[in-house]
This record gives sequence, structure tokens and C-alpha cells, in this order.
Amino acid sequence: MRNGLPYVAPGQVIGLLGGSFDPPHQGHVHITREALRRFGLDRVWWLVSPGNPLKERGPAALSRRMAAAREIMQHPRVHVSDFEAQAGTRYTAETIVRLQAACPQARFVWLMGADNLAQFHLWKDWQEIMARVPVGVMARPGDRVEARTAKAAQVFRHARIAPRQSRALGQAAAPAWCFVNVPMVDVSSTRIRASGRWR
Ligand SMILES: Nc1ncnc2c1ncn2[C@@H]1O[C@H](COP(=O)(O)OP(=O)(O)OP(=O)(O)O)[C@@H](O)[C@H]1O
Ligand SMILES: O=C(O)c1ccc[n+]([C@@H]2O[C@H](COP(=O)([O-])O)[C@@H](O)[C@H]2O)c1
Repeated sequence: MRNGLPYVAPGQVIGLLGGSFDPPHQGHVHITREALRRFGLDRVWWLVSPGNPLKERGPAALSRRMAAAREIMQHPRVHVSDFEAQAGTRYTAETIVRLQAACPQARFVWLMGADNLAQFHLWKDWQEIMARVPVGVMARPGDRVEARTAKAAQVFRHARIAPRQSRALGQAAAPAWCFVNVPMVDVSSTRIRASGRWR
């Protein structure tokens, strides 16, 4: 283990699900299982963020979110990581550079829900992220149309992989991205926080 990362066999395809996980919920578990299947991944690592750079409000303590994530996401092929806190990164582009340096034998795929694709062009160095790793996007209630018309989707329309070929994403050369219409689970951290069941 380096930076708390598990051993990676050469050529292994690892999906990265970055998130605030404030709190983690069944929507995260669901898209993780779907991503393993639909994008031909060997593993998924949850990257529990020290704090989303675009969100004003800071999340709950990292240790609490990590513990909750480990409790809810129990799967032999999924690892919950605080790599960003350990590496001192917060921006995804930088995190990916650091992960690729730490695990040069791995193939990484960035995973996100459709709501994040709609915002993706606001992320720091988002085009560099596209140039470095394939991106797998999963449908989320309410965000399908926005995702399809997202700026990132338009700029990289030439790099889109058809959903029926989604399993090829992990082996594709970047830039490559794929949107899949997985069955949807209508849960969000915002709603759980509002219900008072977290905090
Ligand atoms: N129900 C869901 N369906 C599809 N994708 C989801 C779902 N919930 C979260 N995601 C995706 O998981 C990643 C991490 O999400 P995050 O931790 O921000 O949860 P969230 O429920 O979106 O939180 P918040 O409501 O605070 O914004 C993001 O890429 C997000 O799009
Ligand atoms: O790098 C950026 O500029 C950037 C901007 C917004 C979000 N992100 C990342 O996107 C992931 C999802 O964030 P969130 O808060 O929607 O769960 C998480 O890993 C964040 O660090 C990254």
C-alpha cells in the first residue's frame, strides 16, 4: 500500500468515484455496482473528498464520512480512500496526475453522475482530465437532458462512445467518454441532510 492505496495488478482498470459523500448513500452504492458492470471495470475506488472546490459549504469531518462510506459500501472490488487528503489535493485534475504517478501500471476511468457532467466545464483543467482518463457518466434523476446538452459533452462529442460499447471504455484511449442510462435511484446527500438524519 502506498498513500493507503491497495495493490494494483498491471493493466487493471480502476474506476474513480470522487465525491463529498456527505453523507454516502444508496445512490452511490448503486452507481458503483452499475459502473463495475457497464464500463468493464476491475475495481472502483471511492475518493472521499476533503471538500469540493466549487461548494461553499464545507462537508462533515473526513473521518466521519470515511467511516460512513466504509459501512455502506461493502464490496470485494470496491475500496474507500482518503487519497486526496493524504496527497494534499482537492482538484480532480491534480488528483489524477498524482494517482497516475503513484500507480503507473493502472488504467483509470473517472466516474460521475449526470449532474456533474453538466457542471464539468467549470472544473479546474477539465480538458486535461479528459485528455488523461476516459470518463464514465451515469444517469441521475432529473439530469439527463442537462447532461446531454452540457458544454463538455458538446466540446468532446467526437470522443463519445456509444452506450452499447460501454464495456470498452476502460480500454479506450483518452479522450473518451460514455453516458449510460442505468436504472436510477432517486437519493441525494442534500435530501438526507435536510431530513436531519446526518448531522
Ligand atoms: N442518486 C444518484 N444517481 C447517480 N449519480 C449519483 C447519485 N448520487 C450521487 N451521484 C454521483 O456520485 C458522485 C458523488 O456525489 P455526491 O457525494 O456529491 O452526492 P450527492 O448526493 O450529489 O450530494 P449533494 O446532494 O450534497 O450534492 C457525483 O458524481 C454524483 O453525480
Ligand atoms: O477539480 C475541480 O475543479 C472540481 C470541481 C467540482 C467537483 N470536483 C470533484 O467532483 C467530485 C464530486 O463532487 P461532489 O461534491 O459533487 O460529490 C469530487 O471528487 C470533487 O472533488 C472537482
